[in-house]
Amino acid sequence: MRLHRNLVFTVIDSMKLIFNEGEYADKVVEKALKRDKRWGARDRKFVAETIYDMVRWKRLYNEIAGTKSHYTTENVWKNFAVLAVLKGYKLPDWNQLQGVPERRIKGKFDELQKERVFKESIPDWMDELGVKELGVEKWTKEISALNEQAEVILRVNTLKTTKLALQKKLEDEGIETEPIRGYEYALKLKERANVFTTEAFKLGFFEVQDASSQLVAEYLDVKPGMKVIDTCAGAGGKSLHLAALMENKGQLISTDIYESKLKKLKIRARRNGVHNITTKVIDSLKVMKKMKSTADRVLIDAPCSGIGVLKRNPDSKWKLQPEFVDNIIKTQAEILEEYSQLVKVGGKMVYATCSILPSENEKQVQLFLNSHPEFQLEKQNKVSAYKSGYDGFYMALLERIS
Ligand SMILES: C[S@@+](CC[C@H](N)C(=O)[O-])C[C@H]1O[C@@H](n2cnc3c(N)ncnc32)[C@H](O)[C@@H]1O
Repeated sequence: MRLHRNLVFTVIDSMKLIFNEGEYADKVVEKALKRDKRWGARDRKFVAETIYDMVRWKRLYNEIAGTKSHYTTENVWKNFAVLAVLKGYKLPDWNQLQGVPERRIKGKFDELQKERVFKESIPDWMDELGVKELGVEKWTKEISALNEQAEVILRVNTLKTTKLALQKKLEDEGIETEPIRGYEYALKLKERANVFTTEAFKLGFFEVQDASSQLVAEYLDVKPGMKVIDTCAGAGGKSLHLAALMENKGQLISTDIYESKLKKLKIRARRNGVHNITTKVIDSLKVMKKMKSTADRVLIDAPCSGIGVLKRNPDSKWKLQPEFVDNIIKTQAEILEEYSQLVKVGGKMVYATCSILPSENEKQVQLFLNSHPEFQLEKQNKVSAYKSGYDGFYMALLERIS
């Protein structure tokens, strides 16, 4: 493949935004793709995938290029040269790519395959944590799967359309999709495309949501007419799905500690044709206290390390800190303790994370159950990234029995 100057320069500039300005990779990709309206599907694919790969393989490329963590323009180019050689791109005659040591790069790459921290391009602390939590064999498989490119998955909004009708509509707009067995509401894009500019999106026919994440709302076993509280609703990915499963009937209360996220939720709810959501910012203890023992269903989509979604957010490998993981585990326990009180007797609760670490998942739930005999575990699903091919997730369904 021939490298195009404006595409590569977009990638180089994007790396500086991610590593020097601390911007999120997915937002930077979004911005980068808007840079030139004339780019076709292949150009867009190159830009998005190359930015993600440069972030994902940062440690490996640093080691091969000898750039360590210094992210100067010169070093970004050196890392790009490593990527270009490893992907077999024909190196153009540009100043920045003069004298690239192709054979040395390939040799060093082979040599580093023996060490997991380089092979999988992860910080030492994360590797140690993964091994401690999952054991070497499982962790090795998980981290390898989490380094693959994430596919674009849509969730059909059944309040407005059907899966078949959406597929047809997108096809008319030049986007080919296919269903995924075992995921009732999911369509997978055959090729990366900007779905947000489609008429189908503007009409609220779908949301972009990973296949594993789509399992969470279904797990809560909601019915039309119920009172449901989505406690950590954020911008509402799961709330919108819950509303669709409730067929817009009943009461869905979406809460979060950030008003800005709930504002986004409201905009999305309008586009989705959702009418049964009310949002509440948790700005005092009173907000939740008032709803104690009133809910048929409670979703706790807890804040977590996000280790299960590294595919989608490869920059987390470099931004996440071990202390954050320790602290978030404490927060999860507090959240479980507090929000479980919203469930009425006979009601149910789902505790979910986008992590694959037992400390955030089954161990967290077990600790909760040890001190809460009024709850019992109905089922749990530990969604492995390598077995599912999608994000790593965890969900547990608990019933309040007394
Ligand atoms: C995993 S994200 C939620 C994603 C969201 N449910 C979705 O499907 O798009 C976790 C959310 O918990 C929120 N959060 C963090 N601490 C919280 C707390 N103490 N109470 C309620 N929400 C909290 C965060 O702001 C974040 O939006």
